[in-house]
Amino acid sequence: MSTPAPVLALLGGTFDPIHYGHLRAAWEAAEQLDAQVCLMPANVPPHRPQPRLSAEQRVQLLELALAGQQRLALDTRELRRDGPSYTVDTLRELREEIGAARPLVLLLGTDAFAGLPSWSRWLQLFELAHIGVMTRPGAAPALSPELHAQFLARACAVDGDWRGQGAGRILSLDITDLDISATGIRNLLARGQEPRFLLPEAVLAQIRQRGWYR
Ligand SMILES: Nc1ncnc2c1ncn2[C@@H]1O[C@H](COP(=O)(O)OP(=O)(O)OP(=O)(O)O)[C@@H](O)[C@H]1O
Ligand SMILES: O=C(O)c1ccc[n+]([C@@H]2O[C@H](COP(=O)([O-])O)[C@@H](O)[C@H]2O)c1
Repeated sequence: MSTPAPVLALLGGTFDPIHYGHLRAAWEAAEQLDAQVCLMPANVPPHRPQPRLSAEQRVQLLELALAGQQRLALDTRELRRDGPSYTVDTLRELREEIGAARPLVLLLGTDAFAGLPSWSRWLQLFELAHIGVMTRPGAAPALSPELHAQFLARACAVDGDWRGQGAGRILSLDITDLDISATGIRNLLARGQEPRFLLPEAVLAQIRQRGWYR
């Protein structure tokens, strides 16, 4: 029997800036799924005010945060496209590279998952990837009836049989609660306070040296 292709997982985000909530969630997802996880910054994030830092600045911070380990990688493919970074376009491009069979998991926090029906061509996402829903502190937002129906039809245990398929299942991932958000970090910096221990020291040092988010 041939060895199954390794699982690839993607955590897309604005990462304005990257923080320990992202990093720990990505790490635990990598362990639970036995996957390589790529952090993928959006160039022009759809559905939200545009980031304070440019894509290049956010990538600099991601590189500092990811230094010294191999399991979490950086995927900058969305920075090569102009216009809104629609995830469905990104997954289609990635599928052309990796083929239809390799299990691909799109990781989303519970907040992002609840917003899925507002995403561009959202039902096509299930043809392109599994969705890994990561717990995030705070009340879990209610799911719309259409998303709830998809959840019921597609839910699969993490130790279930999803690895035999490239896409289409919804996996629930229990992640250590870290109540950290990029908004909270930006607010602290804007008030002249230090968001120490909420993000890697090298990331904070770079933000302070450049005077970002003041
Ligand atoms: N603390 C956290 N725990 C689990 N998942 C998280 C956490 N922070 C962010 N995520 C998830 O990471 C992805 C990217 O998040 P994003 O870059 O928007 O960070 P954020 O902290 O939510 O930013 P902002 O406060 O600017 O909205 C989303 O799917 C989000 O749900
Ligand atoms: O494709 C879409 O329509 C879409 C709408 C909203 C968000 N996304 C993606 O979801 C990821 C998390 O977004 P955000 O805004 O929470 O940082 C990021 O990769 C975005 O590009 C994608």
